[in-house]
Amino acid sequence: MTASAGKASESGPQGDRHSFIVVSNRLPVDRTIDDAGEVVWRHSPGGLVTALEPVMRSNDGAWVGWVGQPDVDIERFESDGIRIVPVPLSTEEVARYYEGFSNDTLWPLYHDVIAPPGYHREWWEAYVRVNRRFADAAAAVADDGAVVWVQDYQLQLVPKLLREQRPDLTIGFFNHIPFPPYGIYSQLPWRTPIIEGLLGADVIGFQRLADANNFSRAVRRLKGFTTRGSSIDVPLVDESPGVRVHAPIAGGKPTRRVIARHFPISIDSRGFEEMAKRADVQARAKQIREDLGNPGTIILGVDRLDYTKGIAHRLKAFGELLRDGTVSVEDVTLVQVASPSRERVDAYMQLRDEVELMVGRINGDYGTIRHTPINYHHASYPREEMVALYLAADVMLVTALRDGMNLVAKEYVATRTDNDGVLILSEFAGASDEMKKALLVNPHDIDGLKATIVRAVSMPKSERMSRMRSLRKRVFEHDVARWSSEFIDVLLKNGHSKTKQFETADVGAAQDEGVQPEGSAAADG
Ligand SMILES: O=P(O)(O)OC[C@H]1O[C@H](O[C@H]2O[C@H](CO)[C@@H](O)[C@H](O)[C@H]2O)[C@H](O)[C@@H](O)[C@@H]1O
Ligand SMILES: O=c1ccn([C@@H]2O[C@H](COP(=O)(O)OP(=O)(O)O)[C@@H](O)[C@H]2O)c(=O)[nH]1
Repeated sequence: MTASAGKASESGPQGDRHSFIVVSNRLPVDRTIDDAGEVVWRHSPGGLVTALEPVMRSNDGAWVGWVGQPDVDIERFESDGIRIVPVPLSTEEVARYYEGFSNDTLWPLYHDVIAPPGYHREWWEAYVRVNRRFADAAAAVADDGAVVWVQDYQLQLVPKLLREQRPDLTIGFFNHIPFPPYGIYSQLPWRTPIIEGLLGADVIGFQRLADANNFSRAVRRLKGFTTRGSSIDVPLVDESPGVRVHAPIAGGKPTRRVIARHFPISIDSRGFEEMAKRADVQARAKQIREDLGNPGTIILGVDRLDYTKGIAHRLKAFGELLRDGTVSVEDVTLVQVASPSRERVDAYMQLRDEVELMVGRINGDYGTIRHTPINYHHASYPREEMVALYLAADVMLVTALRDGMNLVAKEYVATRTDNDGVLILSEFAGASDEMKKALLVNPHDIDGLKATIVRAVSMPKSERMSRMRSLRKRVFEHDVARWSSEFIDVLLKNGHSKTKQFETADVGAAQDEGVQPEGSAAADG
């Protein structure tokens, strides 16, 4: 099944400029061609789009990004009420900038080098070229003094490139994936221009405190700039009118202050809860259970088919539990959704082979005519189906080896209006900083993972409910509206003095949780 987008037309309002702009590699819709040769717009995969869509809907802004298909040049258009400004990429740029530098250099480097990063100069050159194109596209639609919010590792040069041509803008950047410790980051041949690119922003947001600290340390090591808590003093290269000049922390020449701190991303918790209450979604959840033969326990995994998600680790643990006879195929079923992702990158092709070989072996070894241990889907489902799966699942299994946040963990919790269900959550996912009442696991420890699965399957209802209540409280108090309003609030306070204050619409009251502890600028090693 394929997730389908709402209405998208390839013509729409032209030429207008906006006071709020989001820039990301991915747009909320992907342009694809179906088997009949027709253009079909599909909902884009991944958590970045899930998180930003509600923010865009409550702001009268524009979204600058790539339509997901090479060699097409599309006019601005509107999709489900969101104004879209497409940035074209050629086939070669998709191969070098997106599949190459973004997803075969930066992605593995920023995720603990779980796979070896490739360093190729022609990939870097394409990355620079494409980042410049995104910056130009944003500059062209930004009103005077606009707020521009750049997203993620694919576009780390955009803040600097944008500031150079539009010093009137207030520029934010949010990194959705981890920022690695300096010992790993320093491998990158282009480590300094990337730091300089990011420092073009007024505020640089990260998922976890540790990511922000890793970044500040890289700034000190590579640039020698002074940092204190979440503040970084960046020497002024020009003194354009309106730039907020700060007394530098360590005295000396005037500087711009850049804030680097953590803003853990979240979901539209109410939206997920409302969907979970719908009769058709609940009926679908019941149907899923029945179609699986009403097993005693359904365990669910939902991930892009990505080597960072630890899918093989969870399959290994589950296979061993069946082998040991600790769980039986009659009682427990694992449903695994593995959504297609970056399918032309070698590491992803290899991962698919590895995962599907394991699924086939386990099902062949332990399946019966009536029961299949792993119900596996290489598919991308629409939100209604995701919510029905969450409702059908007794245990949600998140075993990421490294993950910026992991919105799936938060979505599962938001949909559990019955306060039931157990979340097993990797301590290497950003979500584990907040979701302390989950069963936290180290997915590399297969015995520990097996024991945690057994504990989840046999957990008494009273404990399940008390844990779930606490998890739900967190996810409802810290939803995506709060994430965006906190970020934008800090951005407006630190941005260009001429930027108009704009409405964060129906996002909740902004609350600044303050800066990182002083100790975050700890000694460099
Ligand atoms: O655009 P793709 O290459 O198809 O990949 C999909 C997205 O994956 C990543 O998502 C991250 O953002 C989530 C929301 O903040 C976070 O929960 C998750 O841990 C991250 O992996 C990527 O960062 C996005 O840019 C991609 O669009
Ligand atoms: O078949 C699928 C699989 C995933 N998702 C969504 O994709 C996002 C995944 O975000 P997450 O932060 O967990 O990981 P990412 O893929 O961004 O690394 C979540 O909103 C899921 O609901 C979806 O809509 N359909």
